[in-house]
Amino acid sequence: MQAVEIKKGIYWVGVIDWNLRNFHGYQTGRGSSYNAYLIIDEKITLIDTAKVNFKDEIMERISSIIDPAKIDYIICNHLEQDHSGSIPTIMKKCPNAQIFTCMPNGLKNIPKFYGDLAYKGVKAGDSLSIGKRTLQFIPVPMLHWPDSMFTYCPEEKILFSNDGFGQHFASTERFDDQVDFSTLMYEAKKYYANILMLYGRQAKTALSALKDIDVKMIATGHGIIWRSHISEIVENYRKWSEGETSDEAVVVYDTMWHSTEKMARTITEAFARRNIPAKMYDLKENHISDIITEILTKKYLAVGSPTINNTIMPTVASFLCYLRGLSPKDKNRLAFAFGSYGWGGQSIGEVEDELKKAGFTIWLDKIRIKNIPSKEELENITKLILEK
Ligand SMILES: Cc1cc2nc3c(=O)[nH]c(=O)nc-3n(C[C@H](O)[C@H](O)[C@H](O)COP(=O)(O)O)c2cc1C
Repeated sequence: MQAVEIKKGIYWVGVIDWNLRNFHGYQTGRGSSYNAYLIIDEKITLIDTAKVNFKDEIMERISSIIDPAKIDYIICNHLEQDHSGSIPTIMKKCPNAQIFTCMPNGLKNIPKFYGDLAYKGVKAGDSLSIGKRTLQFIPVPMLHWPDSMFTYCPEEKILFSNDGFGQHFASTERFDDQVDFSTLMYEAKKYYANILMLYGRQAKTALSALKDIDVKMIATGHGIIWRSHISEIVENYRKWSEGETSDEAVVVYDTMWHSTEKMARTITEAFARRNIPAKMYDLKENHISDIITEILTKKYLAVGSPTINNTIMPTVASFLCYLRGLSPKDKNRLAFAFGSYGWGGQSIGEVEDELKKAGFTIWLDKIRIKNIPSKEELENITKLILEK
């Protein structure tokens, strides 16, 4: 396991998690990486670490450059265990190293993770000289936990961004100009949608902090390092954090006997007839983390559930729970509920209530059809959408 030099004297010493397919419910079809960076200067500095189950791999990569006992400083940009989990293993080799974490939340919480070690809190505007280079700390609270921060090296113009601008993307290549661009940007979008969509305000604040610094490389905590497409990823973060949507629709549903599915097809076709491109997703066949990625940039959402046992289908309930958590609560997003039922038909109203709780504006009153939809009932749905 070798380190990869990303700039003279600065090495990627991270871990590639080829087989990761589920990251707390987010389906990670392309695996991931936990990126750590070693800076060789008067003070040898490690920026972030890796999940504890990969502690041997990170130690090997560090050892390919220096004896880990020589590490002076460890910067913990984020406490979550995928970035900090190998701290105890590394600290056993370099017990005198100092760990830097964001104030107040990193400093307050890190002992609960790793016990009594040499921690030092840093805040906005603080900087640390490591020899020829300086590290400046930029707190970015809630991007993605209260302790999250960026670390910027002005001499190298590198931003160590941790979760910001990251992607779950396993690759032996380290840079954005070495991998397929559209795949990379899709994974960056999927990451933003599934991890950061609810923190648009905080993402905007983080972007404004970057306006005053010159960044030539964004060394992320997951996936690929940005060096050739920095303006594109920063522009997309601006759009995503401001909730920019296109006039497109996402139709999400589950069905037991295809009645709700017939409604979903009719709705999808009706959108298309209104020149609103639409995509339809059966929750049995599609993962909620892929659907949420579509929803991030689309203005319209229709959600359908038949009634089962006086309520919503569990797949739809799970999707709505995920949506409510991640939703940026942006009133410009438009939604409606639909579904088939046999007698009570409670599910459709419940879906509508959940869409309201997720912050959507109800665009059409809920559409309820008893049993199998007739031709006339389906035509009425089309009319409703075309005439709205
Ligand atoms: C297991 C089961 C439970 C159901 N429970 C209810 C119910 O509590 N209330 C109701 O209105 N309809 C209930 N129904 C009827 C369905 O909602 C109805 O058949 C509907 O048309 C199914 O739509 P679908 O074809 O999209 O699955 C139930 C159906 C099944 C199979």
